[in-house]
Amino acid sequence: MPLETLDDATLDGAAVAVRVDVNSPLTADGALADDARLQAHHDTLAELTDRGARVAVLAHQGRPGGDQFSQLRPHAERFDELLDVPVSYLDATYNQQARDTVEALEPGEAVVLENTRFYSEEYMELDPAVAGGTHLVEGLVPVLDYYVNDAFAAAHRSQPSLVGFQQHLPSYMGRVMEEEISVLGNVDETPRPRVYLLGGAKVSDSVDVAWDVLESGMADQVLTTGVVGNVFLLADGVDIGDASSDFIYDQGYWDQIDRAADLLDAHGDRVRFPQDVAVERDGERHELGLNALPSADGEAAMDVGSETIRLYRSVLESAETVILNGPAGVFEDDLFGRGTRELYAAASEASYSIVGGGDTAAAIRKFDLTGFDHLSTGGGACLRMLTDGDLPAVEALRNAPTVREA
Ligand SMILES: Nc1ncnc2c1ncn2[C@@H]1O[C@H](COP(=O)(O)OP(=O)(O)O)[C@@H](O)[C@H]1O
Ligand SMILES: O=C(OP(=O)(O)O)[C@H](O)COP(=O)(O)O
Repeated sequence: MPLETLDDATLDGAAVAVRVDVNSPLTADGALADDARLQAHHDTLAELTDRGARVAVLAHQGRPGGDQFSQLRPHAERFDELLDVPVSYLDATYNQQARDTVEALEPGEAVVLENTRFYSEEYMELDPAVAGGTHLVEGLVPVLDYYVNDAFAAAHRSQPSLVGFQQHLPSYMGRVMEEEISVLGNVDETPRPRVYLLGGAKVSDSVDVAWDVLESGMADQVLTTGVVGNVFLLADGVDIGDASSDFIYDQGYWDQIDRAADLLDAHGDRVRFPQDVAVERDGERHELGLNALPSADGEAAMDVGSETIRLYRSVLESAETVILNGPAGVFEDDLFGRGTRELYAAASEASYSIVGGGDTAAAIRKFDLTGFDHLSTGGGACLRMLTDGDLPAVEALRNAPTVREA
């Protein structure tokens, strides 16, 4: 089934649940530290309200037990500022009060319901049919006409608010979802040479992508940085020192070293790893070549060094397409922002560039970089889309009933 967009929906007066991804960094006192993901959904929400829908916004924030796990009041207040229509907040998600609130919405009004992950079923990966029978979904479906999924950044999760409503309601992609699918689903049509710059800390996802794009021939070169680069150094037999190795072990990525070594055996001519790294010594940035590792003082490798930046820049400068995910170093620390800043700047010069990842986008904002063609709202979802294709939430949209069937 083709995916339906908002162009296919008759919205006037309809009660619509729209799942967005506004999972954002919070300050210590619980305020939004960054509203980029809320801004990204502006056009979808504005279109729904402009076209007379009665809008119930569903979203999560953080993970149960984590320090970013919180109510959605700050998100609702920010949406109220961003949109021209009133946006209220309700600290309930699917009970009678939530149903009454949705039923009482006037055309063009919106309410942000409470964090979906306050309910235990929502934090489970469920088969879509099972997700369709959860309390959250069954509680809200009676007061809804349609479901819209705009939460691309969470579309790799098979959780009730992402895959369950499509079991019951005619369902549509929101504008963020539509744009992401159209760009990331057509990477194979972008010009060559095509270079993947993979860094950051989601090592297994990045190694998956590297394997996939090298085996399929999608990538002409893969450049590794960040923790991913450190794993490839270990895979090549470089002793990067206990601090960096322990970090990889503690994050549960030890098994990725063998996968990276196998990748170097199979496709070593198209994979690069750092030739030098930056550590902190006496409060300053200090660079070490591979022959100086492990560092006698045991410092962790926190960024790529100048020689790596020079080598990678020359590859990026000859690329037509660059696909970039994950910072090259601990860019949050001013000592270690250089690799990220300089490599991203080189990537932005390519004829076509695609960027994914929340921290990656934060680095781009921090360094005031422009010129990228597509800034994905997703991190894990973007990486998954670049390898597996369809995501669970998108697959569920494809299988949703049409207006006539519902
Ligand atoms: N060498 C490194 N050592 C430790 N952490 C690193 C290193 N390089 C990058 N990082 C960290 O990786 C994190 C971002 O990784 P990731 O979550 O994969 O990115 P994204 O959110 O863009 O997908 C940042 O917090 C950054 O500090
Ligand atoms: O921020 C998100 O993903 P990301 O960190 O991969 O960009 C999404 O909101 C998904 O959140 P989750 O990884 O807690 O399911």
